[in-house]
Amino acid sequence: MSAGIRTYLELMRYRNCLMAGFAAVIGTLIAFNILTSGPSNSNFEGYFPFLDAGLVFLVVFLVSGAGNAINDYFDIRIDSINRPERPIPSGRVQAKEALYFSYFLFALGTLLAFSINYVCGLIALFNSLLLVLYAKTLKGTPLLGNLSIGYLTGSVFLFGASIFGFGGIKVLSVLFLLAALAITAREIVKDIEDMEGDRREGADTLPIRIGAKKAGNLAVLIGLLAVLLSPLPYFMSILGLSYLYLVFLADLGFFAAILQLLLRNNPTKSSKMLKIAMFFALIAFIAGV
Ligand SMILES: CC(C)=CCC/C(C)=C/CC/C(C)=C/CC/C(C)=C/COC[C@H](O)COP(=O)(O)O
Ligand SMILES: CC(C)=CCC/C(C)=C/CC/C(C)=C/CC/C(C)=C/COP(=O)(O)OP(=O)(O)O
Ligand SMILES: [Mg+2]
Repeated sequence: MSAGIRTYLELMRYRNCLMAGFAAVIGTLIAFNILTSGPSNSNFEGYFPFLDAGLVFLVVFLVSGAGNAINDYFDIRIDSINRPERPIPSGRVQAKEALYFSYFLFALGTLLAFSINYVCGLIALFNSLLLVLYAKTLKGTPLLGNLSIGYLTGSVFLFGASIFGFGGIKVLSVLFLLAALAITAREIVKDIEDMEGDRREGADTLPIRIGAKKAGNLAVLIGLLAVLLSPLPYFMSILGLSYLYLVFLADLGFFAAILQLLLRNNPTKSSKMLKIAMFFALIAFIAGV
């Protein structure tokens, strides 16, 4: 792979984009399973829509990549303190190149989403605008910025289900809620991790506003709520028993991350552990189909 392509994939943070894309397809799979099974009054029949599922993956990959690239464009000064190795502060990508690249990815992703159906198109358009707004202003609005990323990441499940219109979205709203809570908690932990550079740049984040301790306690509360609600998809008959067993492992990971924050005061490790726990939760979602 040429160094250029590798650098642009790094700018997109392609691993996160892959995870988000797969999560969206899991959303498609779960919605398909529910809408095609059950009593004779099921309102959707047919084969799994492989082509649309592929497009769902691609759109989420592209829009997530665009969101990360534009985020790095606006964060160049802060990242030169907090993350100097990233493509823009390290000088491997020009800031303007990153900006035009993100516009291109947003446009391509949104056009492809409209080619699936108008519900997908509208979600992709709204999310793209929100990602630009986040990078420009919302990031500097304590809690609202964190909640925006919680919504955006949770929405990948709704997006995957929206292949089947609004019916699919309703079915998957509980997965949206779990992911949105878990991601919001992690975003607060990431803000605690970044406090030093953020403070030097005069950024206004939740831990800077109310202190690391209180922000950490709020992250713990939101994370615990996600864990507490995690059996819901089983009890709502959205996912099977295998989900319940496996999500228990993910929940243990969430607990370990919480302890890392509360007892060891280590937000960096806690944020990494939260990401691993989320990966396990995604596996639990697949296993439960
Ligand atoms: C309790 C329970 C069952 C929770 C559900 C957790 C779950 C399945 C969450 C979904 C995770 C998901 C779809 C992740 C996609 C990857 C992604 C885009 C994450 C958001 O990242 C934003 C972040 O600021 C980037 O962080 P970093 O990688 O540290 O730079
Ligand atoms: C459903 C569709 C079509 C799209 C969803 C797209 C997704 C998953 C968006 C959520 C995740 C994402 C890609 C966010 C981008 C912005 C962001 C928070 C990047 C992380 O940047 P950092 O620089 O690590 O953190 P800051 O928030 O402090 O800048
Ligand atoms: Mg940033």
